[in-house]
Amino acid sequence: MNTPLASLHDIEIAARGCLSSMAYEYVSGGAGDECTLGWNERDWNSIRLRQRVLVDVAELDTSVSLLGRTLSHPILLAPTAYHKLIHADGEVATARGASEAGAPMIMSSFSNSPIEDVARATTAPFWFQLYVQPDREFTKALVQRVEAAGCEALCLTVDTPVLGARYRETRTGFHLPDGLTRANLEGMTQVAADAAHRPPEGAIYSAVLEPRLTWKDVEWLRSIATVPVLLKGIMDPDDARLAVQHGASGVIVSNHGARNLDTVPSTAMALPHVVDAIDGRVPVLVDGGIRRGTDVLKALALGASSVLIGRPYLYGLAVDGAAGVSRVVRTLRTELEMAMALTGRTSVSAIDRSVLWA
Ligand SMILES: Cc1cc2nc3c(=O)[nH]c(=O)nc-3n(C[C@H](O)[C@H](O)[C@H](O)COP(=O)(O)O)c2cc1C
Ligand SMILES: CCCCC(=O)C(=O)O
Repeated sequence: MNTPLASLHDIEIAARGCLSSMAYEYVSGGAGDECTLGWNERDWNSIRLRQRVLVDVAELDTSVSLLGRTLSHPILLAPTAYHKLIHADGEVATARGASEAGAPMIMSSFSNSPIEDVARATTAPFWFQLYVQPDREFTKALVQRVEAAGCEALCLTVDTPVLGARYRETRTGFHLPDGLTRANLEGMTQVAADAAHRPPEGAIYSAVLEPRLTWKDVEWLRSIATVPVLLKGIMDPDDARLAVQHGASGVIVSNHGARNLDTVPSTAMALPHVVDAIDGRVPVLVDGGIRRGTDVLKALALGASSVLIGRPYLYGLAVDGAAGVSRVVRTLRTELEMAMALTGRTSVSAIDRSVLWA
């Protein structure tokens, strides 16, 4: 890289020049008028921090424990689809970058590389994001397959019975280019792995999303899975309580990167409400708009156990493959260390709501 890419924003700007307009609009876009897309970043910024001084911060510890594992820092890669749109090596490059930076990767159901190839490329723990398919027997076989590949947890995406109104995708005619498939869906009997990403105009149901998914399916999934099941896409405190009642091992506060229902609150706004409803019973993770180490600190202060990033690492992947992914995570981690030192917190367990300006 010739130009120094200091912050995640620099990498985002550089990525634009590396991606086709179809890929760039797909990654960067949100739903509707993109109100929530703006709020997701803005609301982290608008939370003020308390600067504290004269604390010995010569030793800092960013490690966290999550589902029985100790992680060197609390930054995970959120599941995102179709990495071969971004880089020729697709999810395999992402997995290498994630491993280099010690970040668990959550692999999307809709990856272009099969789970086994990704598993081989990674030395960090990896999880699998599940889009339950209308064909439940296929879904069950997929769960068994990803468990056999070594996945340590399942994130059941619960916020996407249908896609939202993503007009940037419509305007650029978003489609899976020839040769790219959803590699993990190969062999499904009812639907092809290269089925259209969006339904035809005027229709809302997709061949690869399940609009009939309900709380009963959470119990079904728990009954067939041998690894913990987390629910991704919880924004409402009532849903958070139901998640615990239905045996979820964790919840991810997420509005799907503002790609589904526009004008829902930012995740920064929803997080403390969900944390209060969960009341320490299971870990709460959060994603959406996290672009700075200070954002990570604020999420931890509001009660998140860890955070996920989506678009930023895709931009890193676009700019410099695996090295770009790991650079994004390392930059965020370094910024988190700076923020911890400057607020006088030497470990993640010392980060609580008192870090925030009331
Ligand atoms: C290009 C793209 C593809 C995504 N694909 C998936 C997916 O396959 N499954 C899923 O559960 N979430 C998906 N998401 C949502 C992310 O997991 C995550 O919730 C979101 O990107 C976090 O917000 P951020 O991009 O502002 O960090 C996708 C997001 C983007 C940007
Ligand atoms: C059909 C869903 C595609 C992946 C996804 O979740 C997204 O683009 O946000």
